[in-house]
Amino acid sequence: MSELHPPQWHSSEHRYPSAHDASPHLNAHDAEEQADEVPKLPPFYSPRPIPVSRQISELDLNSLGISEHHSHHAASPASSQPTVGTESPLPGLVSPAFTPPSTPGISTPSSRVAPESRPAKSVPVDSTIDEGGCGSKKPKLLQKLPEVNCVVRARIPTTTGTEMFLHLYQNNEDNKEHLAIVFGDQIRSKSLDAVRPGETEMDRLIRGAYVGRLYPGRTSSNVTEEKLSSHSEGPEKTPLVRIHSECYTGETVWSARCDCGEQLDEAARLMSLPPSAGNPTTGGIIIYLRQEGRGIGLSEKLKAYNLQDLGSDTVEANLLLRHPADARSYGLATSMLLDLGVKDIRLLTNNPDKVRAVEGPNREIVVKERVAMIPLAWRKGNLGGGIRSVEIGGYLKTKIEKMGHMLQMNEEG
Ligand SMILES: Nc1nc2c(ncn2[C@@H]2O[C@H](COP(=O)(O)OP(=O)(O)OP(=O)(O)O)[C@@H](O)[C@H]2O)c(=O)[nH]1
Repeated sequence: MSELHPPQWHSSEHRYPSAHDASPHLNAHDAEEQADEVPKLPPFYSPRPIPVSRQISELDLNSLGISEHHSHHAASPASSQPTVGTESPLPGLVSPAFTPPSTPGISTPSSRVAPESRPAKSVPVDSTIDEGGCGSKKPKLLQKLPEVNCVVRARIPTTTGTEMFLHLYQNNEDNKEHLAIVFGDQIRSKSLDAVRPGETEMDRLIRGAYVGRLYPGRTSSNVTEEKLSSHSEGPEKTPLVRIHSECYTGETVWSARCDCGEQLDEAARLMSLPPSAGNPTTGGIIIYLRQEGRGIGLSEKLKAYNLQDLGSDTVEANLLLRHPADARSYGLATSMLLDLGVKDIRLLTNNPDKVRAVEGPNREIVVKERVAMIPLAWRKGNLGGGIRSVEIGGYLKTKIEKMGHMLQMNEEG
């Protein structure tokens, strides 16, 4: 077997230059300039703050149709970075060895969102009529819902102090591990709780099929027939649900091309709120589907990004790559919600296709209300920060104009 040699990245050819490397013949000013130059990085090196070739200017925002009112927090022409939030520049991207507190994907709700109980806008929905609040497009649905099986569940204490239960599902349609992120302890999976032939109590505890909490020395999963039947009725109230499609770029590598990371955080924040007058239910479910890049996968999505930099919008880029504008389906989400004992839901989305699609071929699920997802940067007083960049402006504009998303460019939350 051939031995693998680590790349010689400490050699002078690859080493990341620092200000200390400045030639002794350079004066301090030259040395500083040299340090500011964009270094030639070895391919595996963690990204450093990158100069953005396109600056956000009033002109750019106007051309995207974003009003001056919305653009007053945008980066000044002098700034070379898109901004996160109102005043602060995008935090420098640093080595994964140091995970910044605001890393998308690991942060849940309030690390990127102000902790105040911002109410969610919600409107009644009736998909059986054209004027029911979810457009008139009827997505093609498969007549038979996929089979799903929750194979394991675990309690996750989050960085905000909220707890959630992560449910991992298998299914008979693809080999991906789709997830249900469940806030609150009222919602249980029927397939997880079902007793498996030959399993021991310890097996049940290990796969998360227990009631209450685990503690050192616990030996019983304590799921009686009686408890199972009461669980199968599901939660009493209409839970808040988000159906979220995977976005590695927006949730993990700090992309300001889309607001996916922000939406995931905001959904978790809303599901962590205590009950109040404006918030009738506590808890909720995020169905996290592995449909990266609207179903085209990460490699094709990255090609689409390059086409976008060449001038296409997000829909055109997909079509140029011979993919549909949106290649996703939601049958798995319907099956997972049914497994979690849910029938009526309040759905967090602006996407009309999602409303009808998640209801299933025979309205197995009913969306009673739609809760709008208004970008944080568009919210009144901009309390929660939010992402701003030319790219995200274009991304949202295309969703509204070409994909029928129920959001207005000047809408305020
Ligand atoms: N092909 C492609 N996919 C993208 C691009 N930007 C983001 N995405 C994907 O778009 C999807 C976003 O999905 P969701 O967060 O479920 O949101 P949505 O369907 O747009 O609608 P909402 O529920 O209103 O947020 C994710 O799968 C992302 O990976 C892009 O430029 N091109």
